[in-house]
Amino acid sequence: MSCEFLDRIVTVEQMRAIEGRLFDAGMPVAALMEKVAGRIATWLVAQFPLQHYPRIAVVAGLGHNGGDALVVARELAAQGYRVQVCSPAERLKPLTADHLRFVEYLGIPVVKAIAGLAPYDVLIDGLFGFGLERSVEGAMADAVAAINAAECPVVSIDLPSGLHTDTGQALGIAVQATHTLCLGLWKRAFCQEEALAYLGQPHLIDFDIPPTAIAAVLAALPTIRRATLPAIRQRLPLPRQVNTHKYRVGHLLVVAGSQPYAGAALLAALGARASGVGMLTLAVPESLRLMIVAQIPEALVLGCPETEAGAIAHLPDTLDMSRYSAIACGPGLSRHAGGAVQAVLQSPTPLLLDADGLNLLADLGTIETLKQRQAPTVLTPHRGEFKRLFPEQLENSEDGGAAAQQAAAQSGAVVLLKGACTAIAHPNGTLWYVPESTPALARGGSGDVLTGLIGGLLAQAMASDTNDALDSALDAALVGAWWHGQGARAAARDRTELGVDGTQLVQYLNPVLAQVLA
Ligand SMILES: NC(=O)C1=CN([C@@H]2O[C@H](COP(=O)(O)OP(=O)(O)OC[C@H]3O[C@@H](n4cnc5c(N)ncnc54)[C@H](O)[C@@H]3O)[C@@H](O)[C@H]2O)[C@@H](O)CC1
Ligand SMILES: [K+]
Repeated sequence: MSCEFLDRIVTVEQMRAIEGRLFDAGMPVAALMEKVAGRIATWLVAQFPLQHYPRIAVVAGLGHNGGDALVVARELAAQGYRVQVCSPAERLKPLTADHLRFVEYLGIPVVKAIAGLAPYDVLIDGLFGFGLERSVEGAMADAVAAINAAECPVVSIDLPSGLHTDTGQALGIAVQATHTLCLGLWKRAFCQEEALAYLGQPHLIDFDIPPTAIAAVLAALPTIRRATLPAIRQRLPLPRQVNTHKYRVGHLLVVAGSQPYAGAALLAALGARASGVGMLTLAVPESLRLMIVAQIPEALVLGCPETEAGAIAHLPDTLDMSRYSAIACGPGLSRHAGGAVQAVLQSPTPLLLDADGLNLLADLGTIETLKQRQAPTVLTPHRGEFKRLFPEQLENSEDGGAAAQQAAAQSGAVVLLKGACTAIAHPNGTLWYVPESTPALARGGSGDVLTGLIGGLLAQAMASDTNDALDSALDAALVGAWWHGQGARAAARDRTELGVDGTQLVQYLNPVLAQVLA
């Protein structure tokens, strides 16, 4: 398949519509099942070689997910694996029933309950796919519970059985897979936070869906995509023009810090430094100025008048904000720096607001006025900050992506909702997910690094770009979130999930990018 659609995310309704087009155009259902199951079997043989994993158990349900599983069982048996099948369901769909009959004809053992299986090295879960429509109960729930008690790798076909394809919620009970092989196109469940504990490592099994079929179903809808390396590569400020100079690769102003939260300003500055931005200026309370200069010698550091609590009372009168390519405002400001936030909101400069910048924005109650800004605004809340800014959006659903889309439409800003699967929405409805993250980031300071990193990318994009400014702002947020996640994963690999504090994270940002791009 042409790569352009491989990162699209679809609902069950859209997947059925796409599949329906293939069938209408003449692709036999049984032939498609053969093709898909052949790709699954190839993946399994590569991942679980015969000499190390000779015994395979396959659990097959009544629908076409079960049909896929039975074709996989047949193919693995043909390659020499010792395969056995568990078929706990009644009233199989005709194609699935035919495959079960043929598997029995081949002499592959078939049992009704998982307890009846002989020992196995890998378990394949083909109980339910995207056809699941109600809560899993009775014998099916028992089968799921037995799968979850298995002490070997569990590979789910299409989805962990029991997960709803769109919401990612477990309907009653769901398989906790070690690997999930998503078929054809990413389903929405793969980007829902609730589903992450069930999915294990997700992999896409491409089965050459014609791009025309996908385009016909998705063309009129807002684009929803998963961040993948090819998309990120196109959006990185690399390679630089050979004859560029520091004023052409962005000048970022970071407005951050207060006496109680001095480190937040430093971490944001370190994140900005890693972004490669050409020039970096920091506006901090006067009492933090020398500390920042000592740590970031290349930055220009402006000391601001302070409140009694050590917050920025107001920005220096001489500060001309229109000189900067972008402003990143918020980390460590405390709740006493409302004047600074008001000033950056009124500036004509592209702006990222985070942390206390968002809390102060919520205090000001001016979400709607963001639409009047001349330049793009990027908001980077975590769930708590998001709920303060957009109290209605997360009320009825836990779907972070949909909430971010609504918030972006309401505010006219790019909204990046941080989480285990960060969602980034453009006011026009375009939505990206960054699913590669790590719980190592659940730690104070991670967000400050992200603010600086995205701020630096935003400044570079604004200094160089001829694209639409709001599109470029979304790209900066996307690249920053992806890069931050990759850095944290690399740090966690070397140092465990407990060893990724903000300063460590910063150390990994540039090396990981070099590694991933190589
Ligand atoms: N996406 C595609 O284009 C393709 C899909 N295929 C497979 O087909 C699957 C979808 O097949 P189906 O539509 O047959 O659906 P499933 O195989 O997911 O099974 C759903 C069946 O179980 C019943 N059911 C739903 N919820 C139940 C519950 N809680 N308890 C008991 N029964 C329940 C439904 O009535 C339906 O018959 C995909 O997940 C995938 O594995 C592949 O074979 C071919 C290509
Ligand atoms: K499944």
